[in-house]
Amino acid sequence: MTIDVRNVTKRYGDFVALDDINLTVQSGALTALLGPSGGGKSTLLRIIAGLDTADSGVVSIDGSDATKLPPQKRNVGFVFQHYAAFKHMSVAKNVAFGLEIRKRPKKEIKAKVDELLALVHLTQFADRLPSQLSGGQRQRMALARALAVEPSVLLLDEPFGALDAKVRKELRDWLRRLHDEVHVTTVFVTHDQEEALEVADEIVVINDGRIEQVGSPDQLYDEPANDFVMSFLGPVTTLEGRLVRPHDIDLSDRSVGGAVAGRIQRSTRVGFETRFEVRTHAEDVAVSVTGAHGRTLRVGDEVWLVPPAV
Ligand SMILES: Nc1ncnc2c1ncn2[C@@H]1O[C@H](COP(=O)(O)OP(=O)(O)OP(=O)(O)O)[C@@H](O)[C@H]1O
Repeated sequence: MTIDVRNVTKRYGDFVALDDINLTVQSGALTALLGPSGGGKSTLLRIIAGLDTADSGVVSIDGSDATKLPPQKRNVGFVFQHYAAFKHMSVAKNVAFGLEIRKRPKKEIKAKVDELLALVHLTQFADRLPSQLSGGQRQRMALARALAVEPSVLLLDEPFGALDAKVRKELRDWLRRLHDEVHVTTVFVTHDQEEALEVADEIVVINDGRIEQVGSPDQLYDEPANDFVMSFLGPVTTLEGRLVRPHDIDLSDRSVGGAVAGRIQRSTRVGFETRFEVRTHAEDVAVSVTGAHGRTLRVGDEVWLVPPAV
């Protein structure tokens, strides 16, 4: 199910939260809306869900105009960061809820709930209450519940935001695998570039109510459209006034053509990588070197920095 957003603008008073947004979300893809806090990601997701209305513009889902449809008529499932489960109902009942209000036959509901609980690895917790689950398990239950009604689009607003780093990592790997099995068109909001790079097929970088760039993780990382995208998607440093990635600079212990001389100020070993801060005539430059080469260099050494080719 393709999602098409055309010329969508949203204002709150004088403040422009979304400024003439145009975006096509490919059918079956896992798409991340990535950007700094306040950039407009959640507003865009809410407008796609029908939880908020745009001041102008059109949202189409699977080719038909959904701009004026209420959320329940859009066939979208959503999960938010602070997901509210029905506390008095078991995990299985929570997952079954959407099917029960749709008055599906009992047998069908049971089969669907069993299938979904297996998919999210919660079969053994079917009879527990939500309060007896961990945060990560609760988020998986929320996803199972959203998937129960077979939405054509799944919208996730920072679904793992409130969890600790390790559980987040597990859940994002799991979401990727789940998506590979189910292939429902999924859009998720995140401000975590690593999460977007690891999980998404396509990333939409949103800042200040505008789309900065849309592309695959590789495209955004290797060919950022501008300095904002480049600095948002990974570490950057400045060499001779140019924004570059620290690992794209070559570090030499002798003078070579085109290199800039400097002296090592700091050196930090992070596993396989050594990070240096090198003071040149003009600036402090971050350089990272992998492997043995980095370990032979010391603070105070004179080095030459070779900028990456343009
Ligand atoms: N109901 C509202 N009334 C007024 N301003 C709002 C309202 N909702 C959002 N905004 C403003 O619109 C801007 C975009 O908000 P939005 O929640 O979409 O950002 P976001 O990119 O999702 O940020 P975060 O990552 O912090 O959730 C923010 O500056 C926010 O303050």
